[in-house]
Amino acid sequence: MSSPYRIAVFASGQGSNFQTMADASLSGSLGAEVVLLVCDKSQAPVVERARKAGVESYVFDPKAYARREDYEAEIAAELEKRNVDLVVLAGYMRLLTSVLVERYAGRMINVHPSLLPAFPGKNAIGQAWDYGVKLTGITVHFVDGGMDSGPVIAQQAVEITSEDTLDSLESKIHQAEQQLYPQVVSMFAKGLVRLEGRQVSIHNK
Ligand SMILES: Nc1nc2c(c(=O)[nH]1)N[C@@H](CN(C=O)c1ccc(C(=O)N[C@@H](CCC(=O)O)C(=O)O)cc1)CN2
Ligand SMILES: NCC(=O)N[C@@H]1O[C@H](COP(=O)([O-])[O-])[C@@H](O)[C@H]1O
Repeated sequence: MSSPYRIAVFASGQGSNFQTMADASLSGSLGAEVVLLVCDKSQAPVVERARKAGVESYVFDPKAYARREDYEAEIAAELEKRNVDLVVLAGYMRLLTSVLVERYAGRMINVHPSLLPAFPGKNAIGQAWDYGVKLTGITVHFVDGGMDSGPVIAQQAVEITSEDTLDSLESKIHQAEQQLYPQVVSMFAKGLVRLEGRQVSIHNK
């Protein structure tokens, strides 16, 4: 019996994507174990979600460090300790440096609430709303040294209709994330994702 595929989730906020991963892990549908939550905000609701889910948290204060690289070195040690196979960013609102990006090249993914390369960075949903696009969506991508610039793994479109408000759009985006992101993690756990240059392919076995 092979040991379960081990993932660490990085989050900074509400934690709805973390919750989805933890629930899917518990039900067995994820095919992976969430072994650690990494969070940069001690009061973030995601920390309480992890406690209730029985998932260990590593919470740190970026202001306590002179450089990003310093806290990332400590995070890297925590990940190594737990033999993490995949780093899953889910609303983690800090730019990662080469300390973690290079160490987890090809094993670090992020979900972004737009159809990249449109609307990178923060407040992507608000950017799409303000621009007035009729179609937006979500992107799951590999994390590289740039901001939201890594190879695209999967995308899902979300239509903006005349009945929508910013709130209803945010809700549709979050629903799409909670459906797609665990599916992508499950594909990694099964070894189905291949990366060649910027081309990502999903294989059946
Ligand atoms: N090297 C990378 N790091 C991160 C990526 C990435 O693609 N490459 N994705 C982001 C997630 N993200 C949007 O998807 C994002 C995260 C953080 C920021 C940002 O400007 N953060 C500020 C601090 C903001 C704060 O204090 O709340 C910063 O890091 O100085 C924009 C977009 C995760 N990291
Ligand atoms: N630029 C990164 C970014 O905007 N990420 C977004 O933060 C939200 C986190 O929600 P959650 O804390 O409820 O999972 C998610 O919508 C995710 O796409």
